[in-house]
Amino acid sequence: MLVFVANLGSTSFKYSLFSMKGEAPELLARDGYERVTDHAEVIADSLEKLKADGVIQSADDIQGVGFKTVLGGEVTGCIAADDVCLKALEDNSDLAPAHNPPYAAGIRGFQQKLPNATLVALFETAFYQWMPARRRRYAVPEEWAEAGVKRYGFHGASHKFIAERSAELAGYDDLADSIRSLYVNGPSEKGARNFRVISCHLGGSSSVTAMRDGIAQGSSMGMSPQSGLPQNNRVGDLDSMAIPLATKRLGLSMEEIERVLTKESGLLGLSGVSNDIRDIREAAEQGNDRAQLAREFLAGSVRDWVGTYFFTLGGAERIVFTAGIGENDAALRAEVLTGLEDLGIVLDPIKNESGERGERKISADNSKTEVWVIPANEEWVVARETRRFIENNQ
Ligand SMILES: Nc1ncnc2c1ncn2[C@@H]1O[C@H](COP(=O)(O)OP(=O)(O)O)[C@@H](O)[C@H]1O
Ligand SMILES: CC(=O)OP(=O)(O)O
Ligand SMILES: [Mg+2]
Repeated sequence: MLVFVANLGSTSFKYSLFSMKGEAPELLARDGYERVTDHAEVIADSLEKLKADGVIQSADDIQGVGFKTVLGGEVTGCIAADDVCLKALEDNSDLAPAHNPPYAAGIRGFQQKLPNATLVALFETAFYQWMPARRRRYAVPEEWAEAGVKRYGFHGASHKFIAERSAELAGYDDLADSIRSLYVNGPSEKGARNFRVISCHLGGSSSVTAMRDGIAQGSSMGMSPQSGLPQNNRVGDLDSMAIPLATKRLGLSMEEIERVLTKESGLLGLSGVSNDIRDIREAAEQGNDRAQLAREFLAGSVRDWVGTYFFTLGGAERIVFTAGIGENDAALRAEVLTGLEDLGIVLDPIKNESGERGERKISADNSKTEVWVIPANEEWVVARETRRFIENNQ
């Protein structure tokens, strides 16, 4: 069985093709596009490239397509990417405008291009269904919560992979197995050992998640991927009274406010330079104060969330950095974790800055909490659930 996984990020399109013959997915091809504005174009291009490279003879070789869908409200879990799924995505598009419309368009595109394939959606929110009840709430009246004003949490596939992989790297095979089967069996006592991981997914969208034995205990993202850390061009956390203020003092309409908060804020709004941390870093190095502030804001916010979750969990065995910024920006990682020796968190500056790629430990040998960089592998999680869905629905 060949499974294509479509990861339509807020700034990127990444895809992987897996052969699902054995227990573990075998990666046949993996590629991506950065700074994407037209997702339909790059999807079509990716299929052509797989043919040109001889990985597939025809698009019909692909039996399953897995989507890492983002916000469906109460529609979550691993489901058919069908009309119900499309409606849930479209009903929530105003809450996730950078994510839901490209996924809806992507699913429709694949429905046409690959009419014989089974399309499957694994919602990012699925991972958070076992979060403690209070962490799934805001302090709003019940009617608001019922209308959807609640904390869902996002980047579930990425953080789940970090939990699985961290357990494997620690040699806790039973625990890794339980986490891999989480969407089938739910939380399990098998392999339980109070293994605490704080995962920092820092990319076009960024979030920090606290996990105990692979079960999410909290997410910096809440009702929408608009919350928590500053995002590439989205605001992150904001005092709710800023919205009435913007209408009254700035004379903005709700439409204008939505545009500013979803397209002109975050790292772009802070820096005035770019939504990409590489450009911001370059500007900061040339003395641009706003760019410097944007970097400090991101690093400081990650540090705040890591600190919160260190207390929530009562310590941590692992702190992990992943995704575009987390994997590549050593200076930012150092800023997040500097001066924490008293808490038993000690980065090794040489390992941190080595420029090495791939999975690596970057803490000093005397660090009580191990710090790792683990490349994001959301596609792997989506591929496995897609196969399971197809096998269970044959
Ligand atoms: N080599 C790099 N060095 C520093 N930052 C990088 C590098 N590559 C990518 N990034 C950052 O990561 C972001 C993309 O992260 P990614 O996780 O791929 O995003 P998405 O949210 O689109 O899935 C870019 O916008 C950029 O800020
Ligand atoms: C929330 C989410 O999945 O974000 P992104 O794809 O932009 O990383
Ligand atoms: Mg992403």
